[in-house]
Amino acid sequence: MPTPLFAKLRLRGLILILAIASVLMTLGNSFYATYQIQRQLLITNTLEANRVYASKLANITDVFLSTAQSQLAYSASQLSSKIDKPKQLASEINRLYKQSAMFNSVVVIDIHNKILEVAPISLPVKGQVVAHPTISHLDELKKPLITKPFISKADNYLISISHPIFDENKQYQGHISGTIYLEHDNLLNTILGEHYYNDGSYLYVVDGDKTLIYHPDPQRVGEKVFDNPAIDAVVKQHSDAYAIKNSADIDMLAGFAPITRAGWGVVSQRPTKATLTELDDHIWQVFLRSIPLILLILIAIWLSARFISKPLQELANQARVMDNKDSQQKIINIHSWFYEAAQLKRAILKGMGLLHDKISQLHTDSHTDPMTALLNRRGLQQLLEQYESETQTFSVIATDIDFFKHINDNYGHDAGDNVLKELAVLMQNNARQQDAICRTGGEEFILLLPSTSADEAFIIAERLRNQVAQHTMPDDVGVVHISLGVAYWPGSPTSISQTFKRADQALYQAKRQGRNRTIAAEQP
Ligand SMILES: Nc1nc2c(ncn2[C@@H]2O[C@H](COP(=O)(O)OP(=O)(O)OP(=O)(O)O)[C@@H](O)[C@H]2O)c(=O)[nH]1
Repeated sequence: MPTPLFAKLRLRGLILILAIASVLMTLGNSFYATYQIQRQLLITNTLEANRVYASKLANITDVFLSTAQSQLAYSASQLSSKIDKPKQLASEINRLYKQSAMFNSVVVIDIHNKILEVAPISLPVKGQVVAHPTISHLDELKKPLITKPFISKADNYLISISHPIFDENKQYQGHISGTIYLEHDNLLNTILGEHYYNDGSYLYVVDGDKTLIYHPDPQRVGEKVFDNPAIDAVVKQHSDAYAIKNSADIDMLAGFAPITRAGWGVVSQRPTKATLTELDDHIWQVFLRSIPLILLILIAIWLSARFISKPLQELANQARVMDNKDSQQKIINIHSWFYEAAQLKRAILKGMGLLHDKISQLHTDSHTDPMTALLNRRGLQQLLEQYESETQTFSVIATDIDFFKHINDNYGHDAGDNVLKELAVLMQNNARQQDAICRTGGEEFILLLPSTSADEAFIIAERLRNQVAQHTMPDDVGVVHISLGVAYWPGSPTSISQTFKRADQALYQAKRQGRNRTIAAEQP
């Protein structure tokens, strides 16, 4: 019958598979859990860092705007009642333009929206009337104002920070306005742009209409951004941090904070991938560093699997070749150090013992006469083969009960059996340890006397005959006699069968000569 596939699996292999699978699964699980926890932590920290950073930039920008407004307010106070004095106007706005370095240009505009003075002077807008595109009512200019982005007469995309100018009677005379060109270098751009990193992190500023007024990519300044949850929230003046997708569909971790003074918002963001790349490297480093320990664990598992499976494997190997002569000793020598192996070993040895007993019982039965417990013909044959192979000389005494038929006839078959048993006992008592006694037929017996000459055998035969003649048989049978024929086997060249024939002939001679006697066969 073919062995099932699974039956070929060894315990050691199974233990190894189980243990290695457990170790790998545990390790995999640990790495996965660590990765997930670290990932979440990193994302949370990055979001918070971006929010704090956006908040800081928003504050700085707020301070910048506040300072710009203060500077304009100061200039406006200096120009009170001097709106019609061009020299003083020009002097003050030049001072402001150069000293503050906050603005790309500074202008003074009267109540008719006419530009009275401009700094730098190179700007060709003096005397022009400007209709302010982001102002719905001129009254808005009567108070400090930060405009929405717009394109100026000189074709610059800018925001304007203005402050009204009043005369001594608090009459509105016009306003002073500092502009910040959104697509040019200026102090605001420097403040925001200095924080541009190489790992893909960047920040941008939107106004209240979700229009980009600062972006590291100048091309995008002026672009209106839709469907961005961070921008949606920051224009509502919220400060928070979200994981979002940017306009290029890249996952970003964005923190944002409002610039309340202007209604703008700062968004600082870092690509999620850039954040997690560090973690991937980190986990990979942890894995590489744990390889030696993992290898040690695997070696330990392999040795343990060997150690645990060894007794069972050895028992299985021996059980497979149990017909081997040394099997029993080899099984005894197996070190069964744990309970199951010890019990298995005990059971195998017990089974082997029982088997040996049974086999030896069968061997004995097949070589023994059941009634007398003497050797039968097969037993005799085996012994003779041994003597022949060892060239063991011996004498043979062929024995037969005289007139045994009469005993059966007169006392019954059972009494006859008892006579046979009694005679077997007499023969055993009369024999030496090395002698063999066989019952070869009904009332026929053979005695084999190793290393015994014909003369000695004759004496032994006679002694037996006399003992039998003096013995009283049971069941009222009384005295019986036996006749005996003796022959000697001197080893080769005479055959054993010839020797037996001569012993038989001597026995028949004894019968013919009147029974109850011993005849020694002539030596050939
Ligand atoms: N009780 C009993 N009788 C047996 C057994 N085997 C053989 N016999 C009997 O032994 C008798 C042998 O008789 P014979 O061969 O004529 O020999 P004998 O009567 O002993 O005569 P001689 O050998 O010439 O002296 C027979 O009657 C067999 O039936 C046995 O196991 N038990």
